[in-house]
Amino acid sequence: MTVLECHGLDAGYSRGNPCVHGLELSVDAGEIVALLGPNGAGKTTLLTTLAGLLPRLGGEVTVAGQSVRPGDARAAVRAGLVLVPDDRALFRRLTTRQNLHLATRLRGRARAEAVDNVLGHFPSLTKRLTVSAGDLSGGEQQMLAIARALLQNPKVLLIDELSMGLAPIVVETILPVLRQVADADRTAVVLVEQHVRLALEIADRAVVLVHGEVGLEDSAAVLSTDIERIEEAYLGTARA
Ligand SMILES: Nc1ncnc2c1ncn2[C@@H]1O[C@H](COP(=O)(O)OP(=O)(O)OP(=O)(O)O)[C@@H](O)[C@H]1O
Repeated sequence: MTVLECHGLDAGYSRGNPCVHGLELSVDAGEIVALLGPNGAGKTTLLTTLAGLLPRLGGEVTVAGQSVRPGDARAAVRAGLVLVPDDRALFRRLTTRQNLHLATRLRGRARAEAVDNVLGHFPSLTKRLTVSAGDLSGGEQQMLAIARALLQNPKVLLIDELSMGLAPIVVETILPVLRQVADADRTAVVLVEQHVRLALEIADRAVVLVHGEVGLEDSAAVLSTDIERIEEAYLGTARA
């Protein structure tokens, strides 16, 4: 079942010169799409626009068939589009627990259950609940950022540069959790990730954005046996 649909989406910083243009993208419930592409291709711009943090320059976005109001971050979250930004945007002086509590409107037992539920995906964070977010390791901070996003009940989790500042071994422990979340909760995931091979291991499909347009799109299983096709797409010499 399609959960996210972008139709003719234009995004960017000036109306006359959108850096993402006419994007057609649909993502199924439980599907992980690796959004790849060279620097400046428009990946961050696309995710930020989907999250309503940038005004949309054109086109339509629907989640579960409902049109999402452009340029309205609250409306995006209500619709189920939740962004984990590349800087993770944690409250660094607040503890892990406080960061999690701030992500939900629930209170009391319902909140405790929801927090326990997401911590089930990140057991190592349960020992770090009283530590300030700023004192967590980079990997723990990324786990907290994802856990916080999950508390907002995403239908579509948008993750920008998951591996930013992290050692590949840490990325290798976090990526399988996304697969778990997608499989268990049928959450769709759009993942921007520099480690192409690692991303393809857990993704269902890869979409390569080049100069704001889809330069290549195929199943992750197929592309992982032919990484050169991705490299060619980056260079703008893609084979069909
Ligand atoms: N705040 C901004 N104002 C104007 N132009 C911007 C702004 N942020 C990014 N751009 C431009 O928009 C285009 C797309 O950038 P974007 O950051 O979305 O690419 P990206 O694919 O995420 O690349 P990267 O991996 O380098 O972050 C680039 O040409 C970039 O220079």
